[in-house]
Amino acid sequence: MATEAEQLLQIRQQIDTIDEQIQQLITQRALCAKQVADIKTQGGRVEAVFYRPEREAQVLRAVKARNTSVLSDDDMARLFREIMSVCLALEQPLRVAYLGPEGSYTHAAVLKQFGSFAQPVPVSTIEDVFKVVDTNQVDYGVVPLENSTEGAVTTTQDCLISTHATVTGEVELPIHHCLLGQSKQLHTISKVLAHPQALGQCRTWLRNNLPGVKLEAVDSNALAAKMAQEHADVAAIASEQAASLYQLNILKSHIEDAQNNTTKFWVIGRHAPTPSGEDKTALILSLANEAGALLRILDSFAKRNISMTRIVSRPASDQKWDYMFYIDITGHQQDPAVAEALAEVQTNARFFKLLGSYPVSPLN
Ligand SMILES: O=C(O)C(=O)C[C@]1(C(=O)O)C=C[C@@H](O)C=C1
Repeated sequence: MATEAEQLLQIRQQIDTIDEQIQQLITQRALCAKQVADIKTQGGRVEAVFYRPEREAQVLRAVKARNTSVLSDDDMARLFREIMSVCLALEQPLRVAYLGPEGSYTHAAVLKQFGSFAQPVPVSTIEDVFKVVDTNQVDYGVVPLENSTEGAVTTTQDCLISTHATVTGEVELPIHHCLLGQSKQLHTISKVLAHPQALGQCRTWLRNNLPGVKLEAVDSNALAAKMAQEHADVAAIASEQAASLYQLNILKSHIEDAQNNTTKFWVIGRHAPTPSGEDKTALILSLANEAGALLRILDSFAKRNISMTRIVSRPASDQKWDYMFYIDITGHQQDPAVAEALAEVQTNARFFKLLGSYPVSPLN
């Protein structure tokens, strides 16, 4: 019987051989990515599009479909997410704006979607994310769209109406909030800071555990954490990562009222993805205030067997009691049935804006 040391030596030799093979294969893959970049810039093309979300979705879906290993489909996909991230960085390091500061949930969404080789660019507000994308200061932007507890993020909804950017992807992130502060005791807290969405997501916990404590809305949860560094009696609602980043204590974790609390983010950019095989299309419209107007829109999709995955209404800014409808459907705008339905919807709508078609996210 081999000793423990002998057994370990043998298996570690196997690991060394496998690592060498993996390394060679990653090198070969990176060289292919470089060739892809050369092809994309052939003839001195200035506006080459390096990041291809539809191709990335296809690669990750294929990884998950053929996975039979001891690793879960999602973990395997995450490893390949990183490999593609470093390959893309060889072609072009992507600058991705997000609602900062560092350590915000939107920052986590950027890393999930683009991997750790992208260059995250923090900006102060959701409006600024749209602005820097619209003015070509970054390649992409990530904005929170909707939370499973609190509903649509209204600033994002409003910015979508006027932006020139197109929606290029979606990211879902489970959100677990912590109460952070310099203190370790709840009774020393006189004020809690957070983004309004987070205050809403923790409403019951705050009422039960910090009754009478002042609640104050700020631009982001990570900013709240940053501000809590300055006052001993101030606490912030933010992520576990923000606690270590801003050197704060976790007074209480999992303070969200719904345990499956999830936020959906959208990626916005200037280059529309082509069909990936499993896509969604997003649009905004408003309707004349007349009988059957919404029914006609729904029918354009239903009769072509197109599912609506989301419909949200928001008051229009220019006209009292008029509404904008934010609709997501399955399929890509280049699919003939979707193109036909969209053309019909457009003729029945008072205002119509196509926000874009994007791949359904393969990352859970
Ligand atoms: O296939 C491409 O167009 C590539 O650029 C290669 C690659 C990859 O590493 O697989 C890298 C970046 C793109 O976003 C998609 C895929």
